[in-house]
Amino acid sequence: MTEGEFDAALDDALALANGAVPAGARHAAASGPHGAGRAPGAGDAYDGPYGAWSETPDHAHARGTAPDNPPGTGTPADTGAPSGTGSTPPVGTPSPAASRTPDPAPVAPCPWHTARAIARRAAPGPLPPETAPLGEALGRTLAAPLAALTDLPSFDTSAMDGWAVSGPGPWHLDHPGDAPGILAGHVPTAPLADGHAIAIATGARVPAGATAVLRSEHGEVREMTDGRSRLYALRPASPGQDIRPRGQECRSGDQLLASGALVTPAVLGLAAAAGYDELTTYPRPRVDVFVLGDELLRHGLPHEGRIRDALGPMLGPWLQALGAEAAAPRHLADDPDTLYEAIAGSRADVVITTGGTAGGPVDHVHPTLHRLGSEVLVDGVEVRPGHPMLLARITPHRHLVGLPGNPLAAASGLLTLAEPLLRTLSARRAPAPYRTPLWSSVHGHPRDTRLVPVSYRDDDRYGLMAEPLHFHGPAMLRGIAAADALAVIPPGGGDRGTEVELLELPWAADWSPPGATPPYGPSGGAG
Ligand SMILES: Nc1nc2c(c(=O)[nH]1)N[C@H]1C(S)=C(S)[C@@H](COP(=O)(O)OP(=O)(O)OC[C@H]3O[C@@H](n4cnc5c(N)ncnc54)[C@H](O)[C@@H]3O)O[C@H]1N2
Ligand code: MOO
Repeated sequence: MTEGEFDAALDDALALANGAVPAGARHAAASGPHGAGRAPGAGDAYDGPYGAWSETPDHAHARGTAPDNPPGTGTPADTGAPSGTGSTPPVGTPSPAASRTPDPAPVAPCPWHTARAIARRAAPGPLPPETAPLGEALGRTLAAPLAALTDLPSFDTSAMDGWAVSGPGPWHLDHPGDAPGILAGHVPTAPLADGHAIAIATGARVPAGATAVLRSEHGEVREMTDGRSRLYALRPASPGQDIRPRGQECRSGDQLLASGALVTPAVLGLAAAAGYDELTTYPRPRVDVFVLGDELLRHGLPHEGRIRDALGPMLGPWLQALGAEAAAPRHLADDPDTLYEAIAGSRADVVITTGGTAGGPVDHVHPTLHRLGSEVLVDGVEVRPGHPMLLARITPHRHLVGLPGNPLAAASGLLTLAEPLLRTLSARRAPAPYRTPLWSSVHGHPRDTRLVPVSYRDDDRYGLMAEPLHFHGPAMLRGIAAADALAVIPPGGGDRGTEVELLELPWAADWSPPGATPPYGPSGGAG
C-alpha cells in the first residue's frame, strides 16, 4: 500500500469510527452489506480499511441484545453506512446521551497499522503543559525549547590539574611548595603576571592573564638557589591548552534542545548545568488499570482452577516506561456494575482494562462501554495475538484501551493501541522505525499481522538479526520475557533474511514507579 492509499484507508477508518460514511465504504455499501461478501480465509487480499468480508469475523463478540439501545439508534439505515450482518446494533454504538452526530456504523476489526494510526490520532493532542521541579520531569517531553540560562562554561575553566601559566616558561611559581593554588569553586584574586604560574585544579576558574594550563605530569618544579621555585615544562603547552573557554559549549540564550525532546537523565543534567531549577513539560498521562477476572490470584501458587494475575505486576512499570503515570492496578470483580462504576468514576486520562474483551459469559467490557455511551474507535485488530483488543473514547479527553486477558495478547494490545495513544498525550515522538532481517523463518497468519517476540543476535553475513523466540502463545510470557523486541510479521510470514519492522521493548527505560526508594537510600546498599 502506498502512503496515499494508507492515508485514504485511515481516513475511511476514522470516518467509520466516528459515524460517518467512509469514501471507500460507499461503494461497498451499494453492493451489499460489508461489500462483496467474501469469506475470510487463507490468502485473502486486504480490501479496504476493514477488509470486505460479509460474515461475522471469527473473533466477534457474543454481545447480546444491547438492552440500553433504544429503537432507532445505530441501525445501518440511520447512517447509510455499511451494515453489520444482524439487525442488532453493536455495543460500540453510542447511547443517545453521547450521540450528537449520527450513530456510528459497526466498527469492524481493522488492520494493525490502521489501528495504531487511529490510536495515535484518537486524542486531540498533548495534555496541557506544566512547570515542575527538575526532579519530576524525567520521562516527560519538553513543552518549550531548552535555552541556556548562562554561558557554558560560565568562566574560563581549567580542564586539568596542574598550573595556570602566563607566557612561555620557565615560570616563577606564585604559591610554591604544598600550597593548593586555585581550587574549583574558588575565585582567583589576582591576575597572573607574564612569566608566572600558579597551581590550579580541574574545574577551577583560570585567572586573568593565564595563557595555558600545564598538566601536573607535564611540568617539574625545581628549587632555585635563591630559595624560589621555578616551573619547567617537560612538554610545551601551546596557548589556550587545557583551558575551556567561557561559552565553549553554549552562550546564554542558545537553544540546547528543541521543544518535544524527551527528558532523559542526560537532559536533566544538561538543564541543571544550564541553570534550570524547573522545566515546562507535557505531563505524563494518568492511567488507571482495572484488572478483571475472578479467577485471578494476587499471591501464591495457582490452585483449583485459579491462576496468578500476570498483568497487574506487568502493566504499571511498562506504562511508566511508555511515559504514563499509572495508578496501582485495581482488581475488579467480574460484575458489570462494578466495572461501570470504576470506569465512570475514573478521572484518569486513559483507562486500561484487562480481560473481558471477548464474548464470554462474564466479558463485560463491550456492554459497559455501550452503557457509558462511549465511542468505540477500534473494535478488534487484525493482529495475532491480541485481536479482541479495543479502543474507545469515553469523553473527548478520556479514552479506554481494552486489553485481552491472555497475557501476550495484552502486551500486543498495549503496544498496538496504548503506546500510540500515550505518545500523543505525552507529546513523545515516534521512535525512528527500523527493520532487521529475521534469523529464521516465521510462519505468517493468512490475513493478520503477527507480533512475535525476538531477541537480537549477530550474524556474519547480515550483522544484527532478529531471532524469533519460542513460547509466543497468547497465554505465554516466557518468550517476551527473554525478548528485545517484537517483530511485526506481515500476513504470509517471512523467510530467514527477510527484513521486518521491529517494536522495541522499553526494557532499558525508566522503571521506578514515582516515589520508589532510591537504590542507594538511607539504609545503605552502596557498599
Ligand atoms: N469464542 C471465542 N472465544 C475466544 C475468542 C474468540 O475469538 N472466540 N478469542 C480468544 C482470544 S484470542 C482471546 S485473547 C481471549 C480474550 O478474552 P478476554 O479479553 O475476554 O479475556 P478473558 O476471557 O478474561 O481471559 C482470557 C484468558 O486470559 C486469562 N487472564 C485474564 N486476565 C489475566 C491476568 N491478569 N493474568 C493472567 N491471565 C489472565 C484468563 O484466565 C483466560 O485464560 O478470548 C479468547 N476466547
Ligand atoms: O488475542 Mo488472543 O490469541 O489473540 O490471545
